[in-house]
Amino acid sequence: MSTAKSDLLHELSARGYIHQCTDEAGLDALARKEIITGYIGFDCTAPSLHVGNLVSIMLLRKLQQTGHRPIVLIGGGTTKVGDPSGKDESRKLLDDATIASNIEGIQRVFSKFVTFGTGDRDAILLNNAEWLEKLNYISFLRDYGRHFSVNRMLSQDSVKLRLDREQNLSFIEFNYMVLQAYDFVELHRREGCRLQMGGSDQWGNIVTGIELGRRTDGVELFGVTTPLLTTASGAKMGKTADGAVWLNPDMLSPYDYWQFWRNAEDADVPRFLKLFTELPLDEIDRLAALEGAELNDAKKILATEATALVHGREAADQAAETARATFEQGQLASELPTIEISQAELQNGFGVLTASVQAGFVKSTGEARRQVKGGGLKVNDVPVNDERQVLTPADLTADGVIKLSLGKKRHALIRPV
Ligand SMILES: Nc1ncnc2c1ncn2[C@@H]1O[C@H](COP(=O)(O)OP(=O)(O)OP(=O)(O)O)[C@@H](O)[C@H]1O
Ligand SMILES: N[C@@H](Cc1ccc(O)cc1)C(=O)O
Repeated sequence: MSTAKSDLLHELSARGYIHQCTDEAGLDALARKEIITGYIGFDCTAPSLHVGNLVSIMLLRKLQQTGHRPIVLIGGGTTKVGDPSGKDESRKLLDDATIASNIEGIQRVFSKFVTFGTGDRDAILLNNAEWLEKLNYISFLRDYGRHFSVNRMLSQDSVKLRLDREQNLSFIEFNYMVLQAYDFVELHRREGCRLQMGGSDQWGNIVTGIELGRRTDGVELFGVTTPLLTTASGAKMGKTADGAVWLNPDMLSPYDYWQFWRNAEDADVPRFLKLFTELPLDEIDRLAALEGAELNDAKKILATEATALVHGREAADQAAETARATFEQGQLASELPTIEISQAELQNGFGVLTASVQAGFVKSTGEARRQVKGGGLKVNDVPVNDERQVLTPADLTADGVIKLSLGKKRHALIRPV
């Protein structure tokens, strides 16, 4: 939105964060008048958030950087219900212990992006279990349920798509949007929260909350959604053939995280630089104009800047250096993922298929076998052409390790201990 006057909307639109906004002019005016408290909810369906969620996390950061106050809402209550938005099938219901441990894992990442505290613009973290678990069914239906029109609920994408495709939507899932709508009203009452943001699949839930606020409390609330990012080839961002690109280092090493960005498709580089780094826009324009081999430099900058935000500058520089040493000098950098096996296993011959499963290249030996057939697996840079090949002490390099690679970009070291 080129006409934006507030820092908030100017920054968000210039960097490509806005997909839809319920009332851009109204939000722009509010942002110029006061400190806006805005929230994003994150359900705890996995032990870590992933790169797809990063667009939303960056939004909270931008909100704070432009002088406003972010609320990170952990969906301890809503996770028990399961959001049908954008999902073809019901989520598996998680038990309390899994939710508690997922909350543990998810919370950690936010302090890298926003500053928490008690000041006017400091972020706070809340968990909706605090109020949702206390709701009384009958009084909730009477006080809030009466404001929801089932006719309208049926027209929301999250519901409609399932009905149109004749896929089951359980009653518990049908309630999800009611609870998320209530969260918005509750956060307005508790914290003066006027803005909810989220991925574009959250639009229906956000608008439902805005309507509920107007009906119950006569307040004007706002909503902003981000584009749901797909890569240039159409895949939902954050997923790879091997699974999600996790933000927690215990689930994906900073080196592999760096590699994910380094392997971005050419057409994605300008957009990713705007969304996932904090380089100035004119610098990004310069990088985006690079072509051919020079574009690889832009990808390395993207990888290092994006990794620095999540894992810190030191880990990012180290990942960049490891990649340089591995790819540009052919050295075996000690930072590559390393699998330790016993001396005895190596003496007896350690199967290459098992090694590639343990290295995390593939999920099963069957998949490893297919990679061998396709010529993708290498030992010390030499393609493996027999699936029965075993690693022995004769394969150890001068560094005392064996280098196992899948394709050009995935490497691991096997070290006998
Ligand atoms: N690629 C993406 N681009 C932008 N936002 C995303 C992306 N992936 C996920 N999100 C946001 O993160 C929120 C939570 O992610 P959600 O659990 O729906 O995705 P997910 O973990 O990728 O799940 P699934 O793979 O089961 O669809 C989503 O509602 C969405 O707003
Ligand atoms: N429904 C959101 C999470 C969420 C939970 C509670 C809220 O109040 C807002 C958002 C998601 O699936 O990603």
